[in-house]
Amino acid sequence: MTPAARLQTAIEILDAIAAAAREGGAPADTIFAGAMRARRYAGSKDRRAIRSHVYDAIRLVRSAPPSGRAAMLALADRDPALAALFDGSPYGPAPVASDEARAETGLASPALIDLFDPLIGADETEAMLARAPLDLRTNRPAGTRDDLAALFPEGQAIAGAPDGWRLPPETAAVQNPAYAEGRFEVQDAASQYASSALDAAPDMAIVDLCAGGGGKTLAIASLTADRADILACDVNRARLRQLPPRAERASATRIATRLLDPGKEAAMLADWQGRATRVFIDAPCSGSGTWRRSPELRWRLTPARLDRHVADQARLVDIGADLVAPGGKLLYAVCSIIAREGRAQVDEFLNRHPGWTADDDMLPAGIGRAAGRGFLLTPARDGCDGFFLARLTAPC
Ligand SMILES: C[S@@+](CC[C@H](N)C(=O)[O-])C[C@H]1O[C@@H](n2cnc3c(N)ncnc32)[C@H](O)[C@@H]1O
Repeated sequence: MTPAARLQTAIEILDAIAAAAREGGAPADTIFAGAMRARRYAGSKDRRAIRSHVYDAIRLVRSAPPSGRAAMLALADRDPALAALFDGSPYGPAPVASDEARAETGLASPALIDLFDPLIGADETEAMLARAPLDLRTNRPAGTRDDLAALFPEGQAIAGAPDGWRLPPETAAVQNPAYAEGRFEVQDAASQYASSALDAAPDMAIVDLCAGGGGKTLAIASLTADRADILACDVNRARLRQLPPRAERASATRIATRLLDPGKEAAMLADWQGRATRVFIDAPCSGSGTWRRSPELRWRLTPARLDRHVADQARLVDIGADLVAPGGKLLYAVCSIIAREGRAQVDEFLNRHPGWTADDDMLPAGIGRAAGRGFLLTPARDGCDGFFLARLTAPC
């Protein structure tokens, strides 16, 4: 493909990604993979170049653009070599008209930035779109962090995460045989902090209410040396199905899974009411703390979708609270930096549940900032994904 044809292909893929973002369709990676399958004539160099145009444009443009071309023109304004490819050559983009619209650039719309936790300063926004490192977590039963240091000497320890080892972005760590042997997992430091903050220990009875594919469930199993019973739940069958093979690889033997029906979660967990020593709720959210990995998430966030997340979170935290044994703890986590999903959610929970208290000693020294009655982690301050965490203790 010519450089201009690659650029035109990137524009067409961006059209599809923007439409999917508006309509709640497939994620960008899925659309990109499908578009490449449909263009079998594209070689690996073409694919790399197209991918880089697409993701550079997504990072630059702050919300779903009116067209892929408007997004690419915004990128071309900053890159004369790219601008020169709008030359009207066969299969390439048409020349730029004098009055052509550009997509708006920046981190997010001012209305969305207004929703961030008030702790977040303007100096923190750049890191929210910078490339994320690749963080690994030692699987305790199968190894130590020293093993990771020997396997990947180019890495470094992660502050406050005793099992964490940080590598440069895009390191092909999972191709190392030690991954298939279950000696480590790929897991961002924020998820490691969240799992440790649950304060789980051997012999506890633990419910992971929104376990997904089990990233944090496995971290909790590792922290308890596989000596606690963990019930991993989710409403998404495809995600939950990933957990048993992952648990087997990690030699985690005490994780059971339970697929829940939306709206019937409490009834389907009736046997756990008031029995769990720990409940972990990694709630569905805007994902606004993970824009550095999935920048197109900010193209997807609408006021209506945010309202739905906030309502789901409140419902899930109430369902989770009913599972907690007297004196037990509930860890509420969202990979979000939006105050309504974080500190406000916890304030409202504590108003609805007299007798519950928020813990203030849940993170390692130097990690996170107190945000209301929970803690905020951000890429700029903590070097990890943006997260809000709160640990709540039930009355005895
Ligand atoms: C942030 S993800 C969890 C990620 C997971 N904990 C991990 O570490 O990989 C949120 C999960 O909540 C699940 N979810 C959404 N609504 C739910 C509900 N009503 N009950 C249980 N899980 C739900 C989603 O399917 C999704 O897997």
